[in-house]
Amino acid sequence: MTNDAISTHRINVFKVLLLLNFFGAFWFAIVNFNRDLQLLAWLELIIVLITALALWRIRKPIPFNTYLSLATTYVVFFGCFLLFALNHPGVSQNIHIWITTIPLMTYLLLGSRRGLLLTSLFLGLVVTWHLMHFDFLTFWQSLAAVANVVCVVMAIWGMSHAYELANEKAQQQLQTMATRDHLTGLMNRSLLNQTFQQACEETAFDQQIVGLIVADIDHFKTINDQYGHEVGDQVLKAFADILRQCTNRPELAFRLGGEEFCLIIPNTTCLQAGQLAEQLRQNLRKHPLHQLGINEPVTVSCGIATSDTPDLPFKKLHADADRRMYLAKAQGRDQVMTQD
Ligand SMILES: Nc1nc2c(ncn2[C@@H]2O[C@H](COP(=O)(O)OP(=O)(O)OP(=O)(O)O)[C@@H](O)[C@H]2O)c(=O)[nH]1
Repeated sequence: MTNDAISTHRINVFKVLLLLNFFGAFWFAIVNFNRDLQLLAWLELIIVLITALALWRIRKPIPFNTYLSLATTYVVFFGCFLLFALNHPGVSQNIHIWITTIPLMTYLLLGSRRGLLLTSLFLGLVVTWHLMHFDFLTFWQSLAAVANVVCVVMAIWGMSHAYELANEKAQQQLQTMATRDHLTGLMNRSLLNQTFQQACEETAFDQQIVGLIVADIDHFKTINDQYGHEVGDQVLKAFADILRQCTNRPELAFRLGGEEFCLIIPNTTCLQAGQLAEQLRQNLRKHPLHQLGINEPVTVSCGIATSDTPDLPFKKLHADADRRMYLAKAQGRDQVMTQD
């Protein structure tokens, strides 16, 4: 699951909020023109315009970072407008109701971290503003109203925080389940193409090449048949550990399925990719599997392909590496094949 997918529900909330904001600000602009609060009314008309522009901008899917910038700007603008309105003479005390929307808005639109930060900031400013204009008599007369607003704000803040934390944790778990192989903990093939494109972009920037190793454990069926599937699983886990140890970028190591794995190597050379595959092969050979009851070495066959152009489709590179891996099998297994 990508950031874009995670933010889809936030974008939907944002759309609803902008729509309400569009009509609400328009309505308040008319009301405030009638009450001769000219400055406030003009500001509200500007909000109508900005809201319309934002709605137009998000009519099509947008990248996560663009959404984040738009929503943060919106929340900051809303908070500043609220502070301005609080300070504006002639504005009804009912404006305080809007303070209750700040935690809900910041958390629903921006998640727990930004929500906490911006809610603390704006509520801190609102409290400071009230302390600066503190009048004991008014405070005492409106004690019940103050207590209601404070309690409602704190309740909404607390619930928003707890809900967002749980929601983000659940999203994270879903993302892990969708992208990881549950047995080995390596990435599964769902993000293979996307990860490869990112590696290509990094590599193109450094003007180097990107490599791909496809590795398939030899005679794995025999291991299963001879020692049982549980031992087979342990062998798969052991090879996944070897893959992780051979790279400082574990997010680039994948289990493609069964006993087939692959490793994307950005910023490499043909020689380095070959050496890395050779290291994988030797490490598996040397790996102490006797505690699993396996006394002969387990081996792996590797095929390598490299691409010096960022436009090379992943399908082609994968097919090249796969073909070479099968060539390594055909030539006796337990070897690395860098060419056809
Ligand atoms: N233990 C275990 N076995 C699996 C898993 N996934 C696939 N397999 C088994 O892996 C075996 C793959 O066998 P083959 O495709 O014939 O390959 P091989 O025996 O390694 O032969 P070569 O690749 O030609 O060397 C099959 O017996 C599958 O049942 C798994 O998650 N755990």
